[in-house]
Amino acid sequence: MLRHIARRLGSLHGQQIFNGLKGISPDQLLSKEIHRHLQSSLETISPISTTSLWPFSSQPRDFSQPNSSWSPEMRKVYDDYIGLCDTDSENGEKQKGPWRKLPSYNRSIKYATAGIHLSKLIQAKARLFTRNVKDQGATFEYVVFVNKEEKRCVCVFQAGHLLEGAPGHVHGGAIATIIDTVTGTLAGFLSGPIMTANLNIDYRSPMPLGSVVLIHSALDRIERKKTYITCKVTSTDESKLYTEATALFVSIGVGHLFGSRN
Ligand SMILES: CCCCCCCCCCCCCCCC(=O)SCCNC(=O)CCNC(=O)[C@H](O)C(C)(C)COP(=O)(O)OP(=O)(O)OC[C@H]1O[C@@H](n2cnc3c(N)ncnc32)[C@H](O)[C@@H]1OP(=O)(O)O
Repeated sequence: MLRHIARRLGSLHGQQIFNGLKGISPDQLLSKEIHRHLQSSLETISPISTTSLWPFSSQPRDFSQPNSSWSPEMRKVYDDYIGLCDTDSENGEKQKGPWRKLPSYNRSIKYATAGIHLSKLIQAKARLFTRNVKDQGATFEYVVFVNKEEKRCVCVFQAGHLLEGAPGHVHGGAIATIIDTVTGTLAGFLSGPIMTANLNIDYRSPMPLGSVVLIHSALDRIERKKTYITCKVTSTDESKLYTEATALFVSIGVGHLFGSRN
């Protein structure tokens, strides 16, 4: 079974992994392959198109594209940031912008890394927590823009009606989730595979359901395996502060997800 998967992974990447299997255990092989997937995804975070060996279509959906549940305010801020991303000029040349929109899938291993076989092997039913409700606008509507030069990102977040905590307001756990996601995305973008080690949150003002807010995350510092991120959640005009947070992410080897301490 593992050899079969290895052979398919090899052909997915145009490499004869299977031929080079002698002397390498399947565990080592998968670990190397997973590592490569994670590294490349976190460096580029872009969909990788490969020839699917699966007979059914598995076209990834980028959940961070505008949809009909987005309020005019959400759409306006999105458009403003898109205007700061790379654009095609009239003569067909690419003009570099300081910001880049990151895509967002509901199956990160499968779509962000093209790990179609790994995603089946690890957990076929797994879905990203923030992207697992089909009803558009009901939970987390968000899009992340990253500024590599300035080592920071901004997430435009619209909080849906299923995220209620205090009546009419967003649940603190939902706010923690989106902060973890955004700060984790930035840490992963800058440092490669990471896990959250510590998240400190100060809730400064209640956030009404349906609000559109900005989640500003910035690199504080990197010390050895530790990436420290700061975060502020504000209204879109930045006049109101909802939440502040700091987060620590620790770089992991891929074996960490399979119980290894290395
Ligand atoms: C996958 C494909 C992606 C594709 C694209 C995806 C796009 C979609 C993006 C979504 C983004 C979501 C982001 C959510 C990310 C999670 O929510 S992860 C889930 C929640 N986190 C966990 O479950 C982590 C559980 N904890 C652990 O696994 C381990 O404790 C940790 C955190 C990895 C640390 O491992 P460790 O072996 O203890 O680390 P160790 O090497 O001993 O320590 C390293 C350093 O960190 C320090 N440290 C460790 N823990 C702590 C702590 N809690 N406090 C302070 N310092 C600490 C140590 O003291 C040490 O410091 P120095 O000695 O270097 O000064």
